[in-house]
Amino acid sequence: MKPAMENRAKVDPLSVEDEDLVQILSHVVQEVKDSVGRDINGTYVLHGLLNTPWLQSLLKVYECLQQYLRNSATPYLPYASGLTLEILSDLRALPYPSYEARELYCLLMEPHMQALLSAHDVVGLKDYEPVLPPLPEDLANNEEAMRIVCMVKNNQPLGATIRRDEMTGEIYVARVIHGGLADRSGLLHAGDRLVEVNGHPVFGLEPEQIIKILAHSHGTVMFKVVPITDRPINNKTMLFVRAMVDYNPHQDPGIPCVDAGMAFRKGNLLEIVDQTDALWWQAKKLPCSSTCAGLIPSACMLKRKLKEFWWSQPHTCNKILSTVDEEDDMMAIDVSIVETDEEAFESEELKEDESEFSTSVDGIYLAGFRRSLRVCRRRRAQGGVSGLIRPLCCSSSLTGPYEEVVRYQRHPEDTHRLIALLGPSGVGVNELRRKLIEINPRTFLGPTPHTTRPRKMYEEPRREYHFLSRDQFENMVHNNRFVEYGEFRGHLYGTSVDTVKDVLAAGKICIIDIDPYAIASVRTPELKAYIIYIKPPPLAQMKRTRINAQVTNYCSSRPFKDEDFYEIEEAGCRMEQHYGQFFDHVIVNDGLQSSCVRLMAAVRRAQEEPQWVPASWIKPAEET
Ligand SMILES: Nc1ncnc2c1ncn2[C@@H]1O[C@H](COP(=O)(O)OP(=O)(O)OP(=O)(O)O)[C@@H](O)[C@H]1O
Repeated sequence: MKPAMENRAKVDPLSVEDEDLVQILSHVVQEVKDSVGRDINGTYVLHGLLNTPWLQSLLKVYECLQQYLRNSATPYLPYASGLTLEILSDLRALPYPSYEARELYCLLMEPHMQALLSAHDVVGLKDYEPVLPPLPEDLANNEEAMRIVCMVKNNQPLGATIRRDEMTGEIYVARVIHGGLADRSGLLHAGDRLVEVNGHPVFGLEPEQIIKILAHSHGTVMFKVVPITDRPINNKTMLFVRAMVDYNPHQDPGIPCVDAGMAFRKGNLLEIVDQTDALWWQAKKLPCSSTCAGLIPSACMLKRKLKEFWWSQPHTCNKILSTVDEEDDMMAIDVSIVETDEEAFESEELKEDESEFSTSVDGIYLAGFRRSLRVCRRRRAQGGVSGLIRPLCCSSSLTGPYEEVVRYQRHPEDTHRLIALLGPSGVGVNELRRKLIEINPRTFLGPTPHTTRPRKMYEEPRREYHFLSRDQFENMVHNNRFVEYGEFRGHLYGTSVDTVKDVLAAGKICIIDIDPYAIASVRTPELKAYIIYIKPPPLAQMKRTRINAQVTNYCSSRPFKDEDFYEIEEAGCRMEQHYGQFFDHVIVNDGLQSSCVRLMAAVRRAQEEPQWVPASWIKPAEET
């Protein structure tokens, strides 16, 4: 340690500020390191301490501040305005002023120039603090520290709410809205006791009376407050959530201040900026256009409201909050049509034309477009299936009223995100999926489905279907190995998680179409599905664009009828209403070509650009 002591002795303590502290520290670290080698007690600890990044950063900050103090700008003249006045009077005294003298005179007489020089003097003399009168000497010991807050009212609200303590009659600032006028002033805080507003004592007044005083005051508003001593700290920052329900403060009698409330729709992304109140959070809607936050119920409060609402209603949720628990008639189709077509389908199925289904592009077979799989889906939606069918799951049971989300950017070496298309039957989900795969079969692929139906002569195992026994299929069902499955006419059909993973593992973008009930199976950390909703265009446009299109009705094709369009529109509305919160992207399927182009662009963005995903997909396993 001796050399270090010597080094330290050489440093003049008065000039430490001017020395390069980091340099000194590195000398000390070197000395301590040498001492560690010589095993001197305590040097390990000291060595560790001196090497800590925070100490190094602190010293760097210190040095920067010193440098700033040394190099900070100083005024060239302390009294530029005074000098200007002298010059002006000299110029005025000139009997025959030259052109330059006249120009200088005009320049210095300019109000802007005078204001600039005066500002220069104020800054130069650091003369911007108000001169406070001396404190009276006879202050009582128990005198409360008051703060006088002046705010200039513009068109914005003040951004603070007040409450009355019913026991004492005192008025308190209940809440300061994040980003509002009061918050930006930094002078008013929740818990501050209000003593006067514009000179009116407020003790014992009703909050409404105080609001009236505020409403009638123009320009500057002056508050006299006793500041809160222990301010609660909002330590939970950077929380982003996706709303899973709709909320309207104007229809919520429980909100403390309707005007401060913020309405949101399911699927909206919210940044929670303040969670100090366990019941009412403050949030901003993303993308954010306003600086001011709004009041929303906290997660536990909203859960409670949902429960209360659920019990108070005969299972309709469209007033204050709409939930998604009612979905039993989703995608229902006309039972009579199904029953009449069923027999026909039985015989037609046997006549399935190989060419219709054995589509292949570039030698790659396009699996998963078989009619029986899709028909089985319609049957399931209609509720006419039996046996193993997984019950439709309620989307609100998948998550709470808010789902925490984070920004996720897929690493180029990671497998692609699964692309799941969703839309009302007949809107063109299959057509778009087929087109995408046909255009670029080396990039996009669908998984080969599984079935328990017997293989037909022209079919090859693992090409049209993976053929399984019923036992094998049921075993997979019980092990949750299916993204979705269903039963039709005694045969089971399904898409397994493993076939999807196989496509992804082969480096391709797996593109599937799903029913709403399969949303939970694909929104998983391993598949990270990006859900694209294929939305029907407005009726007139739908009719116009489908003039030459055929609707596939189980065993036959026919032109679209008006009823088909109404059905698609209605089913689409219900799907959006119930599942809109899960849509990552929406494509209106108007023109086929343009929809396809937009779909391709959306898929590219999903793979290459940062997206909001559930935080549970990204957090380490132990945290989820
Ligand atoms: N944008 C479009 N313009 C014109 N015709 C379209 C468009 N999109 C789809 N179609 C046609 O509409 C019909 C139904 O499309 P598709 O079979 O893809 O519907 P779907 O949503 O997959 O429904 P399902 O699952 O019941 O078959 C097809 O004949 C298809 O060619």
